[in-house]
Amino acid sequence: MENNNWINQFEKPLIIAGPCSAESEKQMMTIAEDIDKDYVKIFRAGIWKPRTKPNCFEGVGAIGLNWLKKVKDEHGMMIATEIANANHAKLALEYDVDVLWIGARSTVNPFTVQEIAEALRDTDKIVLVKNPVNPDLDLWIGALERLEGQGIKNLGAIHRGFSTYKKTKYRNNPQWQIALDFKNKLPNIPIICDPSHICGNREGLFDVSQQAFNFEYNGLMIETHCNPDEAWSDAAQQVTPARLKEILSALELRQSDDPDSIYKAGIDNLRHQIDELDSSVLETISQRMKVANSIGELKKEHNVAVFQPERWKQIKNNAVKAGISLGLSEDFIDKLLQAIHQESVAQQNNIMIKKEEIK
Ligand SMILES: O=C(O)C(=O)C[C@]1(C(=O)O)C=C[C@@H](O)C=C1
Repeated sequence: MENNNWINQFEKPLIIAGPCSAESEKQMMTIAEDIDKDYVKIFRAGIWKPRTKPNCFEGVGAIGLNWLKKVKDEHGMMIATEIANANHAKLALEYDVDVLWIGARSTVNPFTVQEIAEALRDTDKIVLVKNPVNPDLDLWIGALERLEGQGIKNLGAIHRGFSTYKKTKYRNNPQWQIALDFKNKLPNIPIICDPSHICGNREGLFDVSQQAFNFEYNGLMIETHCNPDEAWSDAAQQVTPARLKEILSALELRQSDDPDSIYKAGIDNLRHQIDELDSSVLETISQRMKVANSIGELKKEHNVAVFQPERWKQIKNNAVKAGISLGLSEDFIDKLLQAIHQESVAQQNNIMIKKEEIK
């Protein structure tokens, strides 16, 4: 997917900040005044707010676009808001909003995305797509393809985490691997992290932001309010402009590489070790599969079932104990063993099927 390199007009990293919701002209102007413009280049505010339950504050509506425009005119910042239908898109264009984002609840619906894409046809505004609420990489990429299909070139993505039924320490579980897969598949599309929606609270913002920089994200979008506790939406996750500056100034930016010769020599040596170890891990797994295949032959001769739940439980428990004492996480050992067992069962199953065919 092509990209116009719109991100290059900003110094690294791009910081987008502002209130979850526009509440009043005064609130917007106060926040815009207090935000440190050395860090923050784009001012955000929600005008139309998709809410889970009815009878909640659903945004001030189009009037808020005047306030956003005033921020742009008086503070020289670019402005951003969420659009959730074609009418929002048209209004945002009319008010010269520079950055439009499609929210997670809209990204899940291809009809909505298509409608928005058509309303924005050929725009040179920056259009960002938040990940869908459910962990579906294709849906996320599909939304960007719909926009690209309408001639929109200045595209980007926002990683805001994924919904889970079971409550975790996050409001929306980051599932970093999905965002990394996104980066791998669409390396030209800038990706911004939204730690506010991942965390759902102020306390986790620094760690999640740092993790995003560790993965070389292009920027952050952090909800910022002059009086967070009194905010009309998402009060728990908003920070003051002063706190925002503290967080931003403490973050360490990472670079893709370092030409420094000491770094180069060190990384080459360590990567060589990784290559050797990976090949011995594969060799060991292949030997294990050969043993599993012999077990498969033996089971076939004696008419014994492939899957052995008790033995499998014992193998996993032993591995978890051994792995933890070797400094590996339980979750990792679980996934690794699961994958090995799955392959072993599949290979044994093949052996049984093959012999059936010969008979
Ligand atoms: O012990 C066995 O019976 C095996 O076939 C080995 C193995 C394994 O690969 O771990 C495979 C299938 C069983 O469900 C249990 C364990």
